[in-house]
Amino acid sequence: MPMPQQKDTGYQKDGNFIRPASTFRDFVSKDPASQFPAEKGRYALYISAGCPWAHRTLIVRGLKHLEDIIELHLVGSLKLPAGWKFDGTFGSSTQDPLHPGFTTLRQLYELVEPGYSGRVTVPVLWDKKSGTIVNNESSEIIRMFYTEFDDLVAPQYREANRPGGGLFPEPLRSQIDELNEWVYSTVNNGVYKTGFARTQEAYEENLYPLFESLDRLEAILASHPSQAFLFGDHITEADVRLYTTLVRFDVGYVPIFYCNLKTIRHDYPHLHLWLRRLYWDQGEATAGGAFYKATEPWIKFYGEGYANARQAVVTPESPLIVPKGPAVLMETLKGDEHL
Ligand SMILES: N[C@@H](CCC(=O)N[C@@H](CS)C(=O)NCC(=O)O)C(=O)O
Repeated sequence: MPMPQQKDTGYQKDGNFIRPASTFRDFVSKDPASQFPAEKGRYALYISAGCPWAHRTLIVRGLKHLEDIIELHLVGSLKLPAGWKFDGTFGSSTQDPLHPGFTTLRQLYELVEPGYSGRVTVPVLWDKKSGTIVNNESSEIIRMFYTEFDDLVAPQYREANRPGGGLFPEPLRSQIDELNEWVYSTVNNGVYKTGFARTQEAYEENLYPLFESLDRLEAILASHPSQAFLFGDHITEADVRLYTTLVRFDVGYVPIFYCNLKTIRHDYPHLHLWLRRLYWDQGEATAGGAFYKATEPWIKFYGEGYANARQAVVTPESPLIVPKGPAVLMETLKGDEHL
């Protein structure tokens, strides 16, 4: 069947969603002689609270007690082609607090690179002193946050002194990297590849591997039920990276991205418990509720964000995508349930 004419959003090939690589890849360092040395008040984090990649950085900023060290600025809604706006929505101000008069994040990117032609994405780690973007890749920003600001926080919050050796402990690094790789491709980005697919084939090619990976993650947690987290008794990077996708799953990806074979709350008891523990915990392990504080004010808006995003990508000209779920079309009567 010939593909109907579809508007190119710069993200697709043959109906498949392709996420472009991030552009700014410098690092903050604890070395005072480096280009971007860790200093209190020098760096600002720009995020959208709805974005799962940015959400990682907000959680780790909380887990590492960096609230007084790295300031936070929220953008509002994503309106294409202008991109992220400071428009007073979702907790944002009506202009960039650091650059009065700027009403879009694109203006910040263009300040650094006039005529910037790449994607304008969140999160952004901004250096106020040299007036530039240090990094806009969440997986790298969170790794800087683990260690590079440690000389500025209380000794008990430093990675070396954290129970379990911190968020990315040396002995677990290769295992965490290995898990991150398949979780990124089939789960974190897998939900986008499923939801932004513009052909039925691309949708199904990503839907099934997504649920195979959720089954695999469920089995990991089921294999050590007395340990709360993916790598045992302590929260690691792997938990943070999975959390931001799973907390959006039932409210956004199931109904809007058609990731609807199963739900977390109904079909994955171990993942559901893991998710609720992270969300509700207010104790030391979560620095007094870092997951809750970074999620609760915005969870009610996730649906709206994804509905807008999908409509911009899967346009009315796109072929019809037929959702495949739920996996079980009618559940049987259980136990003493009867007419
Ligand atoms: N690889 C990046 C991805 C960031 C990303 O794609 N952010 C989305 C929001 S969830 C964005 O800003 N999209 C705007 C656009 O592409 O125009 C990261 O992990 O930091």
